Amino acid sequence: MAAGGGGGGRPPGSDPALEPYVQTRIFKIIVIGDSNVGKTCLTFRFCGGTFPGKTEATIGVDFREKTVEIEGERIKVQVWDTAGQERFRKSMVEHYYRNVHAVVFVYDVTKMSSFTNLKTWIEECNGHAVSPLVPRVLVGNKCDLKDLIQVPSSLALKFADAHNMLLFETSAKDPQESQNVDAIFMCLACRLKAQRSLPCRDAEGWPGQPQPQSRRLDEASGKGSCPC
Ligand SMILES: Nc1nc2c(ncn2[C@@H]2O[C@H](COP(=O)(O)OP(=O)(O)OP(=O)(O)O)[C@@H](O)[C@H]2O)c(=O)[nH]1
Ligand SMILES: [Mg+2]
Repeated sequence: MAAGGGGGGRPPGSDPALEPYVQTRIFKIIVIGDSNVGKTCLTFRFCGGTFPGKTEATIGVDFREKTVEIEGERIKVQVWDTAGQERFRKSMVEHYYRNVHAVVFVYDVTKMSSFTNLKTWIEECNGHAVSPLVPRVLVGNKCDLKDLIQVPSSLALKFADAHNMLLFETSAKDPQESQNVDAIFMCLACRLKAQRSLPCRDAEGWPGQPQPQSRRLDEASGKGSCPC
C-alpha cells in the first residue's frame, strides 16, 4: 500500500488501454471539532505533506484531496476541512454530513474544553442521520506540546472505546509525526475499501460490518501503519 499526492502509478497488471474507463472511487471524509484544534493543519499535512506556516479560521469548508493506492486500486480521498466556529459553519452543516463516508473528530491535547466538547460534536453528527456504520475516528492533535498536555491518553482512550472509535494521538506540526497523520486517513480509506468490496450491503448501501475495537496507535501498536 502506498500513498501518493495525486499522481502515482497504475495498479500492477492493469491494461493502460482501459485506463480511461476505470473509475477512481471517491471517499468523502469530514474533519470536525472545535476551532483552533488544528483541523486545517492536519488536512494540509495529509494532502500537501507540510505544516502551513500560518492559518486563518476556516470559513464554511475547504476541500483538499489526495489520491492513494490501496491494494492496487487508486482511491481519491476527498477531505472536507470544516469550520469550527459556529458563525462560519451554520449554513454549511447539512452539506458536511450529506453522503459522508467517514468522520474524523479532532481535539487539542493541550485544551481540555476541546475534548469535553467532543460529545456535542458527536451529537451533531448523530443528529444528521449519519449511519452508525460510517467509520469514525478520534484524533488528539498538538502532541508536540508535551509540557502543555491537559488530556491524558488514558482518558482519551476510554472515551474512544466508549464510542467505538480508534484513537490517534498526533501532531500536524512535527514532521516526524507525519506518518501517523497519514495513518488516520489511510486507515479510514482501507476500511471503506474493505466495506465497499463486500457483496452484501444494508439499506443505505453500507455492509453490515461490526466496527473494530478502539485502539491507540503508538510505537507499541505500530505507529504509522494501517491497523485495519
Ligand atoms: N504546536 C502545534 N500547533 C498546531 C498544531 N496543529 C495546528 N496548530 C496551530 O493551531 C492553530 C490552529 O490551527 P488550525 O489548523 O487553523 O485550526 P482549525 O481547527 O482548522 O480551526 P478552525 O478553522 O477555526 O476550525 C494554528 O496556530 C496552528 O499553527 C500542532 O500539531 N502543533
Ligand atoms: Mg480550519
